[in-house]
Amino acid sequence: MAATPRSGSTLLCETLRASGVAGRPEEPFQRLRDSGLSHQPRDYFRGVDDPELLALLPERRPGAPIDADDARERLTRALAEDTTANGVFATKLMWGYLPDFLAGIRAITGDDGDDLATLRSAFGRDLRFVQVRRRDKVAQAVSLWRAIQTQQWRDEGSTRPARVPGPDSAFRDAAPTEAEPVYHHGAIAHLRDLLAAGEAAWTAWFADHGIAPVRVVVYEQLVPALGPTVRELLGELGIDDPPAEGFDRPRMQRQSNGTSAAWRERFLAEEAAGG
Ligand SMILES: Nc1ncnc2c1ncn2[C@@H]1O[C@H](COP(=O)(O)OS(=O)(=O)O)[C@@H](OP(=O)(O)O)[C@H]1O
Ligand SMILES: OC[C@H]1O[C@H](O[C@H]2O[C@H](CO)[C@@H](O)[C@H](O)[C@H]2O)[C@H](O)[C@@H](O)[C@@H]1O
Repeated sequence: MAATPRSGSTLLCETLRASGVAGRPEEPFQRLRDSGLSHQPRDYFRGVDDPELLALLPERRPGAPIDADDARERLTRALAEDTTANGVFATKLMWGYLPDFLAGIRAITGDDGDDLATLRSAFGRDLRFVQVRRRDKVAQAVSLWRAIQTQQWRDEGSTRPARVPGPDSAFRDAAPTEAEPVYHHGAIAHLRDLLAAGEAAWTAWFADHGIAPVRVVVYEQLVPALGPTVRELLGELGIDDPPAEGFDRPRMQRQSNGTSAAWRERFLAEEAAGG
């Protein structure tokens, strides 16, 4: 699954996972080469020097660089844990760390082929790509700006609090916070551009590698038609085992709220007025 942050990818991944026949798409490769950690708040703002914005974000922890042993161990574990009984393996990759993931694989294999060859050697099978995109880039950026500040990346409903994946997630690096997120026009503008660039980069990468994704899933179309979309996608992927009963009820809840909508409106009004 080729995604950018806050594109609705977890809703899609969790529904595919619940089918029981489409692998277990998690995000085990979400790590940056220099830190060995997933994106920290300031990683989204490289090159930004606005002190007022940076003051809203914690200092970056240095971590430790990924080495070949570590990359090999993580790949082996992902292949074992994220494959369903029918042999389907699935995973999610965000554009923002694809180069770091590929570098880790090349460190294991010594391979210097192109990106697609490197992915094939990592996963050892025919690859099918699904792209997830979200049309409303301002809403997507507002969602990301809120998640960066709160570290609340998912809401699984009343049975579990709004928080990130459980303790088995070795790639979980930051705890959710109760702090109220703060509106910042420059932050949202920067993230809007970053997300648009990431989505465009995936599209260009597919074209450069002669790949037609099996489907481009659009968030705004997925939400009102989750079951039918995922059923069609299973067919398009050539997975004809029957999915688990009731797999297509949404396991994730929408996180945006009135504040998100107000921030979106305020941002658009400020843009219209000249930023
Ligand atoms: N059931 C349901 N209905 C509608 N919207 C939903 C649902 N589940 C998740 N979401 C929304 O998906 C957004 C998170 O996207 P991702 O899962 O790609 O984010 S992440 O980067 O992987 O954390 C994030 O968007 P915002 O609501 O705008 O914050 C989630 O709320
Ligand atoms: O730790 C920061 C990162 O967290 C997000 O990813 C995590 O939450 C996602 C939504 O629940 C989940 O799909 C993913 O597997 C988790 O690792 C976010 O996607 C990252 O951009 C962020 O840096």
